[in-house]
Amino acid sequence: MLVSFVKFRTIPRFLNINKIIVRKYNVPRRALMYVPGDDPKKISKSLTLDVDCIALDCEDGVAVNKKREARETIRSFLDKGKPSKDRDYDFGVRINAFDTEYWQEDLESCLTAINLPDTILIPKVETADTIKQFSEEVKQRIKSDKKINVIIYIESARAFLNIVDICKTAEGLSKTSNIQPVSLVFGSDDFCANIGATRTESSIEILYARQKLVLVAKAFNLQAIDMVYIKYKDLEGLKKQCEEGMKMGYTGKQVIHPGQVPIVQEAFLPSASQIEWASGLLQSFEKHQKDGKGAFTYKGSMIDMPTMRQAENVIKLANLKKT
Ligand SMILES: CC(=O)SCCNC(=O)CCNC(=O)[C@H](O)C(C)(C)COP(=O)(O)OP(=O)(O)OC[C@H]1O[C@@H](n2cnc3c(N)ncnc32)[C@H](O)[C@@H]1OP(=O)(O)O
Ligand SMILES: O=CC(=O)O
Ligand SMILES: [Mg+2]
Repeated sequence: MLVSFVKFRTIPRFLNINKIIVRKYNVPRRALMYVPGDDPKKISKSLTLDVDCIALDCEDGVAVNKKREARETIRSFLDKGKPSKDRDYDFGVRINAFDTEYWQEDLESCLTAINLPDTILIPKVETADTIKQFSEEVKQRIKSDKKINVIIYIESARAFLNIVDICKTAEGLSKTSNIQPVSLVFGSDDFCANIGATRTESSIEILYARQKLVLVAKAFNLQAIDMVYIKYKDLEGLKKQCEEGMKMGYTGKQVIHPGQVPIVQEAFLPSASQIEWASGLLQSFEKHQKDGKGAFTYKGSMIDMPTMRQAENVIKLANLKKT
């Protein structure tokens, strides 16, 4: 009820929102679900789920001796075409990393399919050169001006040192080539392996990197996709980690099992009380702007433009909820 009210409540026009910050969150990726590419049964199952984003995996979810099988299975699903569901979803392929012998064949296979994937996910990006190389490969194979979405994985110390350069390059190439960067993924498990950290309950070992990724993603208008929760049977723990990530500014989370999807997709929607807070704040903001007041008090807190923008983000997310 509250959500449908919000749906029709647009952001005040007089704020000229185009001149403020408009993030490209129109394709939600609250749950980014991995499906091992060599497992047609799991791929078929994923197509029956209400999930924002499917990532057919050629990389770490596939054994080394199954790389070819994964590539060929994914190709056959792409050739058949993306099945339609009740609502649109992202249908992507995670290729192997650029320091392996597999990525070129992975890319060739999906870019020459009868139907292109919506998105290519590139793991273990460490320098801007990978993005340049990727863009060249895409240019050689896609002759039209069709854009292919790109999700960039940041999962090593070196990648974090180069993260701004990587994003700047991707942003630049989005203006001159067929690639459209859409999200950054925090690859926490590879990151820990790379820096020699041990996972702890408090997650202290990944705190800095987890925060840095959000910061950079937002600076480049990209979605920020949080770490995977590998104890997939522990749904309480998953919920807690989702809430933590959302509070940090993450827009979605990697998932590995169908049972995780509803928890994650629900968690990355604002709660009823957040929606109520944001909706009331926007109404109050509009009134105070008309009265010429830039700052005012709402529910005991000082409100001005930055808080209004946070409220807008809440409402945009709330509108993703199916009514
Ligand atoms: C750090 C990273 O890079 S994470 C990404 C790499 N890792 C992955 O991709 C792992 C993906 N996940 C999986 O492979 C599996 O979920 C596993 C191995 C963890 C557990 O698999 P299972 O033992 O089959 O789990 P379970 O029996 O609970 O599965 C229940 C159902 O969901 C299906 N299922 C499980 N995981 C997936 C998945 N990722 N995608 C689609 N369907 C799935 C199963 O096939 C089964 O289907 P059915 O009921 O029709 O028979
Ligand atoms: O790819 C994901 C990770 O955590 O590593
Ligand atoms: Mg990884």
